[in-house]
Amino acid sequence: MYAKQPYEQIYGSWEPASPVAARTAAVCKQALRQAVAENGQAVIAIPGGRSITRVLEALRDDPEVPWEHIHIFWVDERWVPLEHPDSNFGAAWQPVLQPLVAAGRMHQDQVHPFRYRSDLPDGGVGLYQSEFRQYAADSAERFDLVLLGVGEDGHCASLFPRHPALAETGYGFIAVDNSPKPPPQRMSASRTMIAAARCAVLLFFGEGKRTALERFGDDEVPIEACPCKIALQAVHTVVVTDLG
Ligand SMILES: O=C(O)[C@H](O)[C@@H](O)[C@H](O)[C@H](O)COP(=O)(O)O
Repeated sequence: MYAKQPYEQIYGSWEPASPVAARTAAVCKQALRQAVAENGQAVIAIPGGRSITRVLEALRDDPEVPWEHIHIFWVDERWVPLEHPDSNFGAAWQPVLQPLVAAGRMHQDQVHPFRYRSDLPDGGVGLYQSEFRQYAADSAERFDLVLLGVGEDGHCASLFPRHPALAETGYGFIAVDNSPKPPPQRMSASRTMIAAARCAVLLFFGEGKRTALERFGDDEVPIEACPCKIALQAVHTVVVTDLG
């Protein structure tokens, strides 16, 4: 059984350098620094969507983030080429990761996109798992920090309410078919992989996420109906929201 701990909630209107942005950056830095102190590196997993960009931009602009020791993986990705406009990689690469690489704050080898392989039955998910193992070996093969944008329906990563992918309890990256959010084919970290994270940060920004936030905080709602509750099993869970 997982030792469930209360989660920290960071509340406020998000503006660059606002208190909520500063506290969120501080939480992320603490998780990353702790991993670097213990393992010499930190493994962070990020999703797609709009919410994540503001957090990544805050971390990009923070001189105290140890980017030189961070390996970045994707907690979920759409089965599209890296240069496709729907790519979760592209959404983070252009505004955040490319500038960090260009500034010499991290090396391109530290960025680990999921590469969709149309020639492989699993789309390349197995290869991604192998790549992750190689870099996460020193940190018990788990995410030191996972950032999760939450959808209106309570999904996180590509784990959607009452979707068969939620029943895949093996540890690792999985293929997801028939995603209700387009595109239909994706890869995602499994629920056990997200649950094992040392620190999980959930983002609920905007009125459209109010129901999801309420359901997240409702003990009566099961994970199957609100998958972002998986993050409650992480060692440290943090909710960031502008919803009062
Ligand atoms: O590929 C994706 O679509 C994402 O990884 C997805 O899980 C996203 O993070 C949430 O839907 C939140 O999206 P927003 O931040 O845009 O609300």
